[in-house]
Amino acid sequence: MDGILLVVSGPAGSGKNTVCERLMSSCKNITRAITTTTRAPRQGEADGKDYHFVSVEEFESAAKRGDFYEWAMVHGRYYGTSKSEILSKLESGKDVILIIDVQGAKAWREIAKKDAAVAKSLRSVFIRPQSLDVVRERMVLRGDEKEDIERRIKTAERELLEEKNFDFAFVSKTKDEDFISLKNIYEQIKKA
Ligand SMILES: Nc1ncnc2c1ncn2[C@@H]1O[C@H](COP(=O)(O)OP(=O)(O)OP(=O)(O)O)[C@@H](O)[C@H]1O
Repeated sequence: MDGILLVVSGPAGSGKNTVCERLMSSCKNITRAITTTTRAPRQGEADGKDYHFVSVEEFESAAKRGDFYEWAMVHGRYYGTSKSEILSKLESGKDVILIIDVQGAKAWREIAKKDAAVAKSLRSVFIRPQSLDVVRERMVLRGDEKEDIERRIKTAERELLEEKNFDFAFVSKTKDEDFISLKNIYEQIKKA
C-alpha cells in the first residue's frame, strides 16, 4: 500500500517539531522529506540524509523541468522539495511527514489540486495551542528574541483561523499528551 503524506502544522511554538520528532522515533515507517538545497553542507551534514546538496546549475535545470513541488530562494540559496524524493518514498510504502507553517500547509493543498498522487496521500493535522500566552511562554523559555516573539504571536492570531481547513486538529497540552494525540490521529489514518 502507498504511504501517506502527513502535513503537521500549527503556529510557531505550538510544538509541532517536538511532537513530530517523537512520532518519528516511535514509528520507523515515518520519514522526513529531505530538502534539496544549493547551500554548502555544514560540518557533520551528510548528502542524502540532512539535505540533497546540489549545484546552482543542477537546481535551476531541475526547477525548469518542473522536478520540484515547490521551491524558494532564501538568503541567496535555493531550497526545494523534489517530486521524486516524496513519490519514491510514498511508493515504497513509507509515510512522509512535512512539518511546516500554516502558509506551507496551504501551499500543499494547492499542489494537491493539480497532482493526483499528492491528493491521494495528503492528510493534514493542525496543532492548536491552549492560548497565545502559552505560546509566548514557550518561546520565552526557548530563548527566542522578544521582537521575534511578538511578530510571531501576531501571525499566530491569524493562523488560528485556518484550523477549519485541516483534516484533523488537536489542542497542545503536555508533551506526552501531544504525542498520544498525534499518534492516535496517525493510527486512525492508517486504519482507514
Ligand atoms: N506540549 C508542550 N508543553 C510544553 N512545552 C512544549 C510542548 N511542546 C513543545 N514545547 C516546547 O516549546 C518550544 C516550541 O516547541 P517546538 O519547537 O516543537 O514548536 P514549533 O511549533 O515547532 O515551533 P516553530 O514553528 O517556532 O519552530 C520548545 O522549547 C519545546 O520544547
